[in-house]
Amino acid sequence: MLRAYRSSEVAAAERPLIEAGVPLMERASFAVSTAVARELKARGHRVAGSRILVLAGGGNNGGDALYAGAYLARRGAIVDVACPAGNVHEGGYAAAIDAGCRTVADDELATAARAAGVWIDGLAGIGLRPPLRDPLASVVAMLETERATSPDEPIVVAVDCPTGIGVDDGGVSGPVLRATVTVALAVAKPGLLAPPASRFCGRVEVVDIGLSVPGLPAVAALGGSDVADVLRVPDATDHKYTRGVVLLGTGSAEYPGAAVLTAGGALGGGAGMVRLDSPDVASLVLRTYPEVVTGMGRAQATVIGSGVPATDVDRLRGPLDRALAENYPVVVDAGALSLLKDGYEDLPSTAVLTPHAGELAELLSARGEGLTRSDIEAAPIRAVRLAATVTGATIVLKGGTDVIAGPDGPVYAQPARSHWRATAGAGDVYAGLLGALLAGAGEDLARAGRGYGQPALLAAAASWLHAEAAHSDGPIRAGQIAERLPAAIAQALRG
Ligand SMILES: NC(=O)C1=CN([C@@H]2O[C@H](COP(=O)(O)OP(=O)(O)OC[C@H]3O[C@@H](n4cnc5c(N)ncnc54)[C@H](OP(=O)(O)O)[C@@H]3O)[C@@H](O)[C@H]2O)[C@@H](O)CC1
Ligand SMILES: [K+]
Repeated sequence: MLRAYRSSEVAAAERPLIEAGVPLMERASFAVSTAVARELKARGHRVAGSRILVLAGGGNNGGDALYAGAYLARRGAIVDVACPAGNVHEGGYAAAIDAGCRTVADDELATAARAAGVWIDGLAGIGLRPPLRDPLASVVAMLETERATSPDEPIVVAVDCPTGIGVDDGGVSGPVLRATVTVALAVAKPGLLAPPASRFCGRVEVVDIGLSVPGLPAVAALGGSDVADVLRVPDATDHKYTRGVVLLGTGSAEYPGAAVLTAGGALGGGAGMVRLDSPDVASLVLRTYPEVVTGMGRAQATVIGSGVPATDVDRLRGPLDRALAENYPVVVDAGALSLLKDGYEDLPSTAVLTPHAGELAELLSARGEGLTRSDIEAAPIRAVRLAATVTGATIVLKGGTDVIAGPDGPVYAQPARSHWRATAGAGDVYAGLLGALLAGAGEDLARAGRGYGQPALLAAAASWLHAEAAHSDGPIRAGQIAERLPAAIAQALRG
C-alpha cells in the first residue's frame, strides 16, 4: 500500500530526527542520485559523461537536489547547477561546487536545459504553498516550453514532488514541472496519488530515509497484496449463500446491456449467486449468464441504478429502502443516484455511491453544496470527503483515477493501469464487481454498521481489480473487463 501523509505531518515527524542529528538530507540526496543513475542505466547510459541539470530552489528541497548533483558529479557526470530562486541552500551549493558542478546563470538556463539529458527538480518540495510565484513560475513555464520543443525528452527526476503541485490537496493551480519519476522521501504525499496533481508525477518511488510518519495516512493506494488481504477466499465450509448473494436492480428496456454488464461484474467478482430483479431484461441476461437467478430474494448486497434512466428509478426505491433498513450494503449507481436528491439524509457507510463528477455535482447541489463538475475535477479529494461527510455514505468518484472516501478513514486513490478502460459500460462492470465484494463481506459489514471504514477499503479493492482487468495495450470492451476479473483476482491472490 502506498501511504500518503500531509506535509505538516511529515515535517512534524522529521523535527525530532533533525534535532537528534539524523542525516536525513544526506540519505535523501543519495536516494535521488541513485534514482538518477538507475534511470540513465535503464536507457543504456552511464552516469559518467551524462549531462545533468540540477534545478535548486531556496529551501531544503534544493539542498537535496544539490547534494544529489554533487554525488553524481563525483561519479563523473557533467553537472550544471541552476539556482533561479534568488537564494540557495548554502551547504548543498558548497558541496556541489566542491564536487565540480558548474553554476548556470539565469540567462544560460534554457541552453543548459536543452543540453542536459536529466533534470533534477529541486525547485520546491513540501514547503511550497501554491500557486508557484515568480521567478520560479516563469522558470517552470520556460522549462516546459523547452521540453515541448526539444527533440529529446529529458528524464525529469522530481525530488519529493514535482514543483508546483498542491502537495496536500492534489490540486494544480499554476505551472508544474512534470516529472518522469518522483522520488518521494520517506512517504508519499497526497498530491502524488490523487488527481489532477498525480498526473504530473510520472512513476512514484518511495525511498526509505529512516523516517516513519505515525497515524493513518490521508490518502492511500492499494496494491495487489492489500487486495488479497481483503478478498474473501472460500473454504470447505462455504456454499453459494455464505459466499454472498448480489441482488441487481440494473438495466432497463432503454439500456438492457447494463444488466448484462453488472451481472458479469458480480459473477466475475466472485459472487456466490447473482439475482436479477429487472423483469424487462431478464431473458437477455440469462442468454449470456444462465447462472443468474431472476426475481427477488435474500441477498447480502444490492446494486441498483446502472442503466436505469431517471424516469424509471422509482422501482428501485423498494430494494434501496430494504437494504438500508436491514443494514446491508447497497451500491447506488447512475440513475439511482437521483433517488438520493430528496430525503435519505443520513446514509450508512455501507451505502456506496458511485457517481462520475457530473452526477456528484448534482448530488452535492441537492444537499446545498454548490460545487460544479469542474470544481470536483480540480479537487477530487476535497469533493469526495465533503460528499461522504454530508451524506454519511461511501463515495467512489470514478475517473482515470478512482477517488474513494468513507465518512472516516483515508481517501483511496486507485489509478487506471491503462486509459483504454474509459469505455461505455466499464462503470456497470465496476458496480457489479463492488456488489460481489460487499456481498462477500456482507455479514461483517452489517454487524459493523455506521461509520465503519471497510466499505471504502472494499471499493478501493474493486478499483484495483477493475484496473487490473482493464489493463490493455489496445481497445477493450466493458464485457471483456468483466471476463478478465477472475484472472485479476487470481493475480491479486498470487501476490
Ligand atoms: N527538513 C529536512 O531536513 C529534510 C527535508 N527534506 C526536503 O526538504 C523539503 C522541504 O524543505 P523546506 O521545508 O525547506 O521547503 P521547500 O520544499 O524546499 O520549499 C521552500 C522553498 O520554496 C519557496 N516557496 C514556497 N512557496 C512558494 C511559492 N508559492 N512560489 C515560489 N516559491 C515558493 C520558499 O520560498 P519563500 O516562501 O521562503 O520565499 C522556499 O525557498 C522536502 O520536500 C524534502 O525535499 C529532506 O531532505 C529530508 C530532510
Ligand atoms: K521538487
